[in-house]
Amino acid sequence: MSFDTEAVHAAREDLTALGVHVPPIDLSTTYPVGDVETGGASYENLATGGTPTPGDSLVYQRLWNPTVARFEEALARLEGAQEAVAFGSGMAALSATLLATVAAGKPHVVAVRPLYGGSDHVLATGLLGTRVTWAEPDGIAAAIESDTGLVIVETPANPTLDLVDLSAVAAQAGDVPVVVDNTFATPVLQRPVEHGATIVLHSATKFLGGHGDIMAGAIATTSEWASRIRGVRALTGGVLHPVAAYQLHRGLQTLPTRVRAQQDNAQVVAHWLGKQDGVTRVFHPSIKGCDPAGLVGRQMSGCGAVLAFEVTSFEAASTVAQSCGLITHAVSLGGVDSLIQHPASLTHRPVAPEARPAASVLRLSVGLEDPADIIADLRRALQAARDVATESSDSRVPTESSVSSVSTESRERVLQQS
Ligand code: MET
Repeated sequence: MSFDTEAVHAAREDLTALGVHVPPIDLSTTYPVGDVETGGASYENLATGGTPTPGDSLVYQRLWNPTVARFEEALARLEGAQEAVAFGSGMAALSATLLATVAAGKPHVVAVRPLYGGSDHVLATGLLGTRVTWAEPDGIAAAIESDTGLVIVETPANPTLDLVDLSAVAAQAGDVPVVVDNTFATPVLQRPVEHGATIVLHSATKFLGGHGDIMAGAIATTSEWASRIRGVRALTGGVLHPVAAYQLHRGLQTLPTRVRAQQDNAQVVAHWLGKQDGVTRVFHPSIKGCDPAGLVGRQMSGCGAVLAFEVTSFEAASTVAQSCGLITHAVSLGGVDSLIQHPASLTHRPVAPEARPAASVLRLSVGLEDPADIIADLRRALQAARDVATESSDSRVPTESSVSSVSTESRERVLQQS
């Protein structure tokens, strides 16, 4: 069955037999256990990461929920993985994975930067008992130690869309499982399992949900890892709410269409940005030089809908972000509406200075709006940044009248546009 058909139908095959057209939402927090002995056996099975066998009570929502399980099954199929495990956020999904390797006595992690700032932060602090070695993609093998439990990469990476060759990473990692954050690409554009990854991580808040109204995370992986990670989830409680799982499962139906349409828009915007005064660099796999290893077409079927761009200074970047109107100035990405944010101040604020994105870089998640409208908004914002730059260079010239007139005019323009 094709990917697009799976997206619409996966984990819905039993609905007609149930006499319904959309999945039921099971909101039970607890489940009748029948007799004490079988209830206890069900508890034992689920609390240690098992899946319910026929006749099992589901015991408690923290251990298992059928609505969540439906979304998990659908996502696993789209990722080409054996199973998936869903969480209340992407960070909860990453945390459970890290705790699972710590619990297995392998707390050392080799990670390639850039990663999402929150992922970088949790690794850098060692908060969950891991120890990290940062490596370049070709230095992974050399960084592996006897207690290395995971190799972690993100491709395309947040925020500058750096691409990592997953087959090369898997070859370097050898027996060590590779975790790939696939949030930016989604399984529509990239299925890391096909390139040697063992664990695929998602912030499902982004493209999978797609509408900015669900906070969620997910892991797609082997049955063995899924069981270990479910065991951690059962114990630590980072579960996904069943209503959010329902919304995510629905979101998967339009995921291929949304991602491809947003990607088309992103390509138009990326190429337009590349020609603008005051934009010194554009980061998007469709831009010359951004895919040196030729991974688009080999590892990814497209370039994705997130891009980043560099302007002339921090002041210019902050003016652009604050001057956008149609495009919301906010973190997050992957929704149907465009968002812009300044990674060094927000998503990547906790990253060590040497690895933090430059202060002149902005990240833009391109939505489903008409690209002409997105471009018009960016054009106004870039003009506002140029006006501010002119104003501050003019303010160094001591001609009182010219300074005050330029400054008032441009300030008014910025205010009108914000
Ligand atoms: N992962 C989100 C992003 O990259 C989260 C934001 S920072 C709190 O935008």
